[in-house]
Amino acid sequence: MTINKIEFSIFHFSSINKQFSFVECSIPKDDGSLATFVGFRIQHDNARGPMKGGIRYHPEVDPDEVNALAQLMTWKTAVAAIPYGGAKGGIGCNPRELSMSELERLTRVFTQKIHDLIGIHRDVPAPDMGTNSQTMAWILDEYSKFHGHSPAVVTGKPIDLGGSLGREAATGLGVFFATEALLAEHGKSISNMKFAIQGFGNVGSWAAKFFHEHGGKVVAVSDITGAIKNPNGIDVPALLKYKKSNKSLNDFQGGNAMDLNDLLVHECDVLVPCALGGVLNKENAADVKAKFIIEAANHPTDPEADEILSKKGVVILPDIYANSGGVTVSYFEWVQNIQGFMWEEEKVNHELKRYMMSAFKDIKTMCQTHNCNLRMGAFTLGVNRVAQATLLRGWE
Ligand SMILES: NC(=O)C1=CN([C@@H]2O[C@H](COP(=O)(O)OP(=O)(O)OC[C@H]3O[C@@H](n4cnc5c(N)ncnc54)[C@H](OP(=O)(O)O)[C@@H]3O)[C@@H](O)[C@H]2O)C=CC1
Ligand SMILES: O=C(O)CCC(=O)C(=O)O
Repeated sequence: MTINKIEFSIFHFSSINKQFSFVECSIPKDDGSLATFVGFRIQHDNARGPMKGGIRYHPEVDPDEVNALAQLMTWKTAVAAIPYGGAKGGIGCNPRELSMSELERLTRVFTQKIHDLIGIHRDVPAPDMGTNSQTMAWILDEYSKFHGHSPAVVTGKPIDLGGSLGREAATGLGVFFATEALLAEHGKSISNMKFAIQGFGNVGSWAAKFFHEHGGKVVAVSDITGAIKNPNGIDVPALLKYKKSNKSLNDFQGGNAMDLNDLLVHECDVLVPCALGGVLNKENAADVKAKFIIEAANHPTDPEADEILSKKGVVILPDIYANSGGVTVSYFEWVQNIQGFMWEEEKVNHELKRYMMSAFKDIKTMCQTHNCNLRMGAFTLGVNRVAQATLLRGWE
């Protein structure tokens, strides 16, 4: 494939250890027309190590959102006790409307613009919404043209290019371990609990699979095309197969269709948002039926909803812990690439469980020490660890 090198502009501004980069990415579309997209990489903090965070392809990606997500990564890597800082990136585009070859050209042009900003010991991207292991393979290939073969420059790669066994499932598996730990604190288990899951992409589909395999009843699921419900529990393996071949949940026979927006207020014990940010807000928070919310998505609950839900007694497991399984296994992938020694999947999953349990214990200790909820406990833990590294470096 020929990649047309097209003129570009790049704009950076930075504070002490923070850098915002906006790049213009122009590509020829399959029909010969030219399309221009804006890409971002926002690096928030590197006190604890190289910056780390996903790259999102979504029409609503904007600098404020990417900045907020980059900050979340700083606290998340600290809560997970992995030696990274935080960053996030994205391109304002609708990946559903681009062909594979257009996505490849866009990813390669974006990489040409940011290759000097990322690096094995500087900033290590990974998949997020709208991107996947194929996107990482293109970034790796393009980056390697400038810097030589560098598998550790991205994580979430295909296994054949140095990806880690278990990374694909890791965020969903981490969500499962986190939910198990939280429910155990409340004298409950996954078995027979009713789950409603918003989003059936990487995170949502794996989380649903693990809940189902452990006896949980997945009573409602949605994707961007629609939502389905079944009070007796959806046959998750059948739904996974259906979604793979139809790219949509619509017309799945093992449940009844329902309005997309009703998923979040559907009757269930555990609500698991696995799609966009800000979906729980003052418009719907009072109507949420779940007793537990597991923030598998980043920032699904806005501050007003957080207050309403807390007053209702809903227990919220915060994103910077609940979805940290993905970045934790990304860390294992990076370690394997640097060591040049690949782990077995059993070891990856065993270590993931150990890290998730250890972080949960540390958050609970913070909650007890400061008499606060899980979100405040997790943020206090993360911010303290970053502050300590910042002080030790002599930056403050
Ligand atoms: N991937 C990872 O390792 C990690 C992801 N996260 C977070 O998890 C969330 C999901 O990411 P990921 O699974 O990777 O992304 P994917 O792109 O794989 O999946 C996103 C899912 O959300 C669905 N969706 C989009 N808009 C809506 C909507 N309005 N209503 C219902 N469903 C919707 C999509 O539908 P459709 O399938 O029809 O496109 C898709 O099923 C994001 O917030 C991300 O930041 C956090 C940590 C790590
Ligand atoms: O795996 C990673 O490095 C980053 C994952 C991510 O973007 C996230 O946790 O939000």
